[in-house]
Amino acid sequence: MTQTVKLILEDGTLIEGESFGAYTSAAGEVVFSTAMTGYPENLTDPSFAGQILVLTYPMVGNYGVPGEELYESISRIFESDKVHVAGLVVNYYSQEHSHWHAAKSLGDWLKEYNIPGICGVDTRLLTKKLREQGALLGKIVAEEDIPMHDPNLENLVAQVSPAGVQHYGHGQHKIVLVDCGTKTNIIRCFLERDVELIRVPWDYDFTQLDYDGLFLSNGPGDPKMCQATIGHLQKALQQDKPIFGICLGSQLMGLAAGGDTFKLKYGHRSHNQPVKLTGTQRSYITSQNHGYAVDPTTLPSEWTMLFENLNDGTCEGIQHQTKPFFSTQFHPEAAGGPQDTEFLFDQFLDEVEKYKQASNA
Ligand SMILES: NC(=O)CC[C@H](N)C(=O)O
Repeated sequence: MTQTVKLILEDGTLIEGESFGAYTSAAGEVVFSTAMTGYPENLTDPSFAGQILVLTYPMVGNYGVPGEELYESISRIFESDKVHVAGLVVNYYSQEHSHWHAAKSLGDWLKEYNIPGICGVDTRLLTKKLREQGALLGKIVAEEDIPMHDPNLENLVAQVSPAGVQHYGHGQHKIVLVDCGTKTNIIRCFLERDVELIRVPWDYDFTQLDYDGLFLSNGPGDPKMCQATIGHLQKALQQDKPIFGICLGSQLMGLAAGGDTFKLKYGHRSHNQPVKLTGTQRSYITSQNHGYAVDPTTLPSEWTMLFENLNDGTCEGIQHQTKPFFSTQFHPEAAGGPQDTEFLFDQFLDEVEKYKQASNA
């Protein structure tokens, strides 16, 4: 039996569709992704917390959802241990799925986490609206109407960050990972290299720890909500130990350095965002999921833009002119999306090795 649900936007737009996943109401910020595949990764990316995700690819669900497998006590498959989106909007939801690795349907998976899906929506029209007006608040309404809710007014990072410290791996380089909502592929990328990882909560005072390099993860919401992390990071910027940040981590680095961030009109969410490495003609196709960006004109003079988005010219990463501190607004760990920039993990660990040699000399 099909059940009708509504998608209502803050500008008064009302779209009727069919329910799949949980038959329940949910409110959040409505954003779109033009990625053509990768919904198991997207939906479990903690950076989507509080957001109702519109997928522009016209048929969704046909490869189901893979079964869980563990690797070093973290998921081998998913980007965290739960579905983080507040709701899902698609055009055609494929009731049937077929894939060698599928364990369940997308609809059943959403039901497990009580997340509503709405299908039968003209996602092209909806995306045009979001591109013209910018990201809008919205709600999926089943039986019960609920108020609109702006997730960016909350500290979402505090909600998705772990409660305690965890250790992984036995490699040579001791890296502190500040977990503001990390994707597990970042952990996998480190563990495939020569690393011992100390994963700490977003507000943990890591400056007390003994480590060789600092990593700042991705995460949901407005980076300015993470004042505790910014405070600790300011201390780390006084030292010379290498620092690498991805996405929210890049924004936190910019804020700690004294720069500013701003909200993009509708963000970058896809697997084909072109970025150019500053000072070269070299470009990369990258995986992205962000709604905020660093304003490079606000950075102090010892900082420069490392990558630039070739679609809209916005900042896709920053670097310190003399110290081994750099960041990317895009996702070198991909999952999903192209892995062309994964070499940045190697560059970071090269900096860590150089720093260790210099300090032992
Ligand atoms: N993926 C991320 O880390 C996103 C960072 C931040 N929440 C933004 O939307 O810009």
